[in-house]
Amino acid sequence: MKIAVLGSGGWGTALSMVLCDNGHDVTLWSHSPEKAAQLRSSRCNPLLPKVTLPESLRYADDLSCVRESDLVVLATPSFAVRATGRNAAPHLRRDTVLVSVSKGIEKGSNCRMSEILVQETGGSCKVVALSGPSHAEEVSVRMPTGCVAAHPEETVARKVQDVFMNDYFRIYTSPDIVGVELAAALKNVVALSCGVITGMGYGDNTKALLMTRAMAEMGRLGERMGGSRLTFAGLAGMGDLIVTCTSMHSRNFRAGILIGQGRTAREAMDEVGAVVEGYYAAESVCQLAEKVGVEMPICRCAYDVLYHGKQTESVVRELMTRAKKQEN
Ligand SMILES: NC(=O)c1ccc[n+]([C@@H]2O[C@H](COP(=O)([O-])OP(=O)(O)OC[C@H]3O[C@@H](n4cnc5c(N)ncnc54)[C@H](O)[C@@H]3O)[C@@H](O)[C@H]2O)c1
Ligand SMILES: O=P(O)(O)OC[C@H](O)CO
Repeated sequence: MKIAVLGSGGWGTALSMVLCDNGHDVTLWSHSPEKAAQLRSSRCNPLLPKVTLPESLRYADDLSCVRESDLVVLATPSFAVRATGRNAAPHLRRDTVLVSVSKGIEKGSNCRMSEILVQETGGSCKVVALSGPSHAEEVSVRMPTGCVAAHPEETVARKVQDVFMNDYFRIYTSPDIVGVELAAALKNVVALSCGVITGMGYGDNTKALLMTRAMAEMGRLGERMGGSRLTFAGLAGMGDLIVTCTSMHSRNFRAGILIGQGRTAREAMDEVGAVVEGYYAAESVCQLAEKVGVEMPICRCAYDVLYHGKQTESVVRELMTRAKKQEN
């Protein structure tokens, strides 16, 4: 199959390697000519220093590279998905399947990534969400990993399953694209929060409390917006929550630790030096929660810390002294 991967950060690069392993004809697009030239000449992405890029991988800096592609993977940070989709759209075939792997919610519109791509392609292409617990650093060295390909039409989700799946990258299908995409965006806000309490010096009890109660609020919002609670218990939900809240590979978790140690959100993101999606998602999540009338105290507190510089100690006290309630 002819495949274009748009976005040459850690994740776009790791997925290009999976697709090359699976025998596809893959082109990796970078948004700057310098980046494409660097990848082509060095066959190394500094974000994944342990791996050499496959000989068969091609590089591009022009979005006309999607022409004639059977499948196009959108792997830019979420803030760049609309512009990338819009600029690629005139070159796309109507039967090209788009695969969104970016984990976020658009600032302002609060759209999910697949909604953006449907809008930008005028609804002509099917858009599948691929998500799950998958650090690029581990996928690129072929560590066993599992993800979910979500689309309401089973045949479309299965097509993506067939393209990506191999003996180290296991793909399940799901009809619940709303749940999968919301889980992907929400877990980043929780991972940031988990980093904050870790940076403050709290231990495993506090982390387990935060993750479990955050899971409850993620499921509440997801269900109210049309997703299934079961999705939140699966790879795209609980799976990704575990991997992001417990790993030093996670940029969200690392940024949170720095904030918990006293840095501002801006200082933490600059120090991490890669996209920290949870920061952007926190604002949208609070707006969505308010709009649909769902209580999300943990995400609200994360927003207050990130956007209003609220003291982390007072936020923890606020959460721990909320009114008594039944668990479920
Ligand atoms: N890294 C992972 O392990 C991983 C795994 C699953 C999903 N994701 C998701 O994939 C998306 C991309 O993450 P990443 O880790 O590859 O990012 P990254 O931080 O490694 O790299 C971001 C890339 O985006 C490029 N970029 C910056 N501005 C751009 C623009 N305006 N248009 C296009 N590209 C631009 C940068 O040059 C850089 O190469 C995110 O939404 C992330 O949540 C990442
Ligand atoms: O590094 P993070 O925090 O963006 O997380 C990467 C992936 O989403 C993990 O599945």
